[in-house]
Amino acid sequence: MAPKTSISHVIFDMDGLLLDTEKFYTEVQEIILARYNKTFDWSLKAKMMGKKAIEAARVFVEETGISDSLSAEDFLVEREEMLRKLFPTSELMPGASRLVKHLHASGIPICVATGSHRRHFELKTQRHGEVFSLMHHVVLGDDPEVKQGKPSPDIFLAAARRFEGGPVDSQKILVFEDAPSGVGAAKNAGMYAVMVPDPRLDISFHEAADQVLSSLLDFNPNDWGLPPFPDTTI
Ligand SMILES: O=P(O)(O)OC[C@H](O)CO
Ligand SMILES: [Mg+2]
Repeated sequence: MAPKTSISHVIFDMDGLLLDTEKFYTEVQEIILARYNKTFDWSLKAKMMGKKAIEAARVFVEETGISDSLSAEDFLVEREEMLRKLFPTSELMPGASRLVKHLHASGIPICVATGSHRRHFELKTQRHGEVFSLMHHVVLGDDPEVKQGKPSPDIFLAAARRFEGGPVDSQKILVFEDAPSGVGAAKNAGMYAVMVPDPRLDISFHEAADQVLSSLLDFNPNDWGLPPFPDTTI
């Protein structure tokens, strides 16, 4: 059950939360692993998602036992060619546009904090300027202030500092995340976390979140002291 609290600022994760891009990583990683007669599963996916590219790459080659044949760096080079073609086709997740537009229209400052680096961010968001232009700022995985990727709190603390009048008190910030590492990062930063996990993710990963939803469409701003959607006002 979610705590009834008063949130003043919101931080959105991007991959798998605002954008349906996690499927691209999964697809490409399945192809690469098949070459080694191995299968990519959701326990490995859970360890990789949300992290910076090189951190996720190290997990991938080490956990699958292929690091002697494929280095993390070479894995990234190989993955890149396929991802570059897929990212421009990225679609918004259900409810993402409605929620972002509602919070922005209600005067709630919002931003994005993604493990994605600049080049990938540009490819993924090129068709979604309408939603991403509403963000006060975007913090990327290759930002100099993000020393370590999620679950380190670095990225969310940097995001809190960059709001107008920042740093914003962590207790007033609500983070939307899909990944275990991202929920961990939000909690390590002292913020509240709403998790919208892929249904294939093991439910043991739900525990750390303050609220778990099947879809952004199910979010009730009232749970967090945020302005209700216009169509739910009496
Ligand atoms: O989930 P994000 O937006 O932090 O992105 C992280 C990686 O790029 C993909 O898992
Ligand atoms: Mg994510």
